[in-house]
Amino acid sequence: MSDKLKDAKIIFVVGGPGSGKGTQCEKVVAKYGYTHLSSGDLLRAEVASGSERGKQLSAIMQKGELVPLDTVLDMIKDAMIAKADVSKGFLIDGYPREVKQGEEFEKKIGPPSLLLYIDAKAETMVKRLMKRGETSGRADDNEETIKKRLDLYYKATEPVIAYYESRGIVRKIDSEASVDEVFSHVAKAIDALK
Ligand SMILES: Nc1ccn([C@@H]2O[C@H](COP(=O)(O)OP(=O)(O)OP(=O)(O)O)[C@@H](O)[C@H]2O)c(=O)n1
Ligand SMILES: Nc1nc2c(ncn2[C@@H]2O[C@H](COP(=O)(O)OP(=O)(O)O)[C@@H](O)[C@H]2O)c(=O)[nH]1
Ligand SMILES: [Mg+2]
Repeated sequence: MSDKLKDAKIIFVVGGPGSGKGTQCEKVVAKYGYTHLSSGDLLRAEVASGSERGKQLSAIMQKGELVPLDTVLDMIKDAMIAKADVSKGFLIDGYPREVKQGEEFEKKIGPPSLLLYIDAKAETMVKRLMKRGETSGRADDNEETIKKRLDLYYKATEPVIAYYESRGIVRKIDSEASVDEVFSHVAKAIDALK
């Protein structure tokens, strides 16, 4: 476990693609001053840098597959260490994507105190992503890749929720309502932490 991060408050934000994780995280940042780290955004920044590693990542993301665990975890850890002295807490958005990612995170960084499970129907997620794709410029917001991301979510990521449920830290948030309505439930879950 990392020394600098040993007392960090950690919240995992897990949910399908397009469920509204990023939207809710922004609102948490505004209200609570937590640090938002989206693993997808970290990866996209690497792609945008044009580095050799970015090129490899880009090909994997375009297919809707998972990039190697160590790559994502190292990026998250570096970003956390950079903010450790000033951060009130960390929102880890879009990670863990599979149980193994959660286990490795805990070995290298530490345990989460809460897992926010942002839940929306597959139909809703597809609709939101297709809409987002009109303006996001994301290479993976297209029908074919969305389908693969959804399949992988149900296969690999849903088991993550069951894994942490047994530890009693999962709060399931229904993300079908309006953004503000959803946030009222997110805020309740975070308030209960203190
Ligand atoms: N821990 C992670 C996070 C992301 N990715 C890769 O980055 C892509 C985009 O991730 P992310 O932005 O988190 O996408 P989604 O959750 O699918 O969508 P959203 O931005 O809508 O949350 C994933 O499909 C995957 O290829 C990954 O491999 N491992
Ligand atoms: N109607 C509705 N739309 C939402 C809600 N949350 C997010 N969206 C929209 O759904 C899309 C995906 O949201 P985003 O936060 O990027 O989801 P993520 O993929 O889980 O990070 C965005 O275009 C949002 O505007 C919500 O609670 N209600
Ligand atoms: Mg997102």
